[in-house]
Parts: sequence; C-alpha cells; structure tokens
Amino acid sequence: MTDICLEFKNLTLGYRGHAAVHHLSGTAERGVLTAIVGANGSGKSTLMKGIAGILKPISGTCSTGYRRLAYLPQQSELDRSFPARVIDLVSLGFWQDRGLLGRITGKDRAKLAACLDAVGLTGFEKRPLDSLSGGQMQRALFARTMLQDADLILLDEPFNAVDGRTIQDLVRLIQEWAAQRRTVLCVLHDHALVRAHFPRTLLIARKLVAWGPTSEVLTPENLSRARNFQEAWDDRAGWCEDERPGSSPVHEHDGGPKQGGGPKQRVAAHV
Ligand SMILES: Nc1ncnc2c1ncn2[C@@H]1O[C@H](COP(=O)(O)OP(=O)(O)OP(=O)(O)O)[C@@H](O)[C@H]1O
Repeated sequence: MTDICLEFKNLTLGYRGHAAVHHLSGTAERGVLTAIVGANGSGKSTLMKGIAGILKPISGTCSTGYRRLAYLPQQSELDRSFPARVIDLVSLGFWQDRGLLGRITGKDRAKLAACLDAVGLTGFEKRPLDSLSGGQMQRALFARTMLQDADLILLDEPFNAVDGRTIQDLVRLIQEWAAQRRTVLCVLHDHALVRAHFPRTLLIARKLVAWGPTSEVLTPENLSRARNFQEAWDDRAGWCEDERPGSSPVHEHDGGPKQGGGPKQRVAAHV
C-alpha cells in the first residue's frame, strides 16, 4: 500500500478560464510537513483551494488518499464580527462527527477542554470572538483544527499578525501533528521559519519551481528563477506562458491535460 496522501497530475487551477497555477505534478507522502512558498500572487492560496476541493481543476487532477481534511484559510477570509464565542468556534471541529445540530457528549467536552489547553486558551471558552487578539484567534482556530482529527491539514499563512511566542507554540503543535502521521501543508512567507522547522518545501511561481528537501529548494538559484517566472507572468493570459503565440500553439486548458514543457525542475517533484 502506498504512503501517498496527495498526488497532482498536470494540475491546472484558475478562475473564469484564466489559469493561476499551471501543470503541477508531484506527490506528498503521509506524515510530511511541507511549506508552500512563493511571492504574492504566485498561486499558493489557489493551490490550497484546489486541494480542499473549493476550486475544480481546469485540467489535470488532484487525487487524495486522506480520510479527513482540515483547511484553515487566511484570517482575512474569516468574518470575526459574527456573534459567537470561542467555544462555539472551536466546537465546529466536531461538525464532521456530530453534524451542525448534533449533541456534544461528555467525552467531546473533555476533548474540547484538552484542545483549548493545548493552545493555551483554557478560561477563554465564553469570550466573544471579536474580543480576541489576532494571536488568540489563531490559537482558537488551531484548537478547532485539532478537534477535526484530520489526516490532511492545510494552513494558509497561519502566522500572519501573530507574535513570536504564539508562532513558537503553534509550530510545536504542527510538528506534533506531523509526528502523528498527519500530512501538513502550510503557506508561509518567512523563509527563516521554513528553514528552521519545515523539512520539505514547494516553491511556486504560478507553476512549480522546485519541490523537495527545504535546503535544496530554497537556494538563491531557485528563488531567482521564481522571481523571473513571476515577473514574466501576464495575469490576463488564458494560456500557458510557455506556449504563447510565437513559441508554439496556444491552448486554453479546456481539452484535458497537455504538457506545457516549462524549464526543468531542479528537485524531484515529490515529498
Ligand atoms: N477569486 C478569484 N478570482 C479571480 N482571480 C483570483 C481569485 N483569487 C485569486 N485570484 C488570482 O489568482 C492569482 C493567484 O492568487 P493567489 O491568491 O492564489 O496567490 P497567493 O500566492 O496566495 O498570494 P498572496 O501571497 O498574496 O496571498 C492572482 O493573480 C490572483 O489575483
């Protein structure tokens, strides 16, 4: 039995016919902690949405071998003015087991208390969400993620506007998840943090630049290639930049997988 949790085959994702992530192929193994790195607009969140099934592929496939998925979007995509308390938000982690109106059992309450304790929020149960600091909110969202008991966890910029102490605590939790054989993909901008704590990295610039051991991916050469790809990108294009008029025939990503033969990857496309 394979230990692959995720497999991309020539995956292209985008919006209204405009591709945002091109021809991604590779695999992620179970229990591996991977950082997703790239400039603003390089397609990191688009990739997360594709894996979560929120965006359907324009072409290619994203196949998954996971049992349960937990997806934590960027904080900017969350509405904190919703009149709810910490306990309401965290209890949503039971949704897959209990449904929205399901009764929470005594055992569930003990689990909930343990998760709040693990993120340092014991005593915050009744606090309204709009009274939390950014770091406290992120801790509550991590507690909800823990309750989901997912084997594939997607975190989109979880450390934005979060202080060093909170980052340290949350990184420790992420490492525990990986030690429990959960697969974690985490979008990050801080390369020092990635080098220190994330064994694997996927570097993206609308297409895969490199994917593999972090020390082999975050090289000056790969980062410079990523910058060049990104700068050359035309957001209005509906086709691959490798196949623009004048180089080879144009395709619109609607005829199934067609390889766009870009520059060769320097690192094997699997983790
Ligand atoms: N809902 C949408 N509709 C149309 N285009 C979108 C949508 N969301 C993202 N895009 C475009 O897709 C491209 C990739 O965006 P994406 O958000 O995936 O990048 P990112 O790497 O996550 O950026 P950042 O680091 O700024 O969060 C961008 O050109 C963006 O404008």
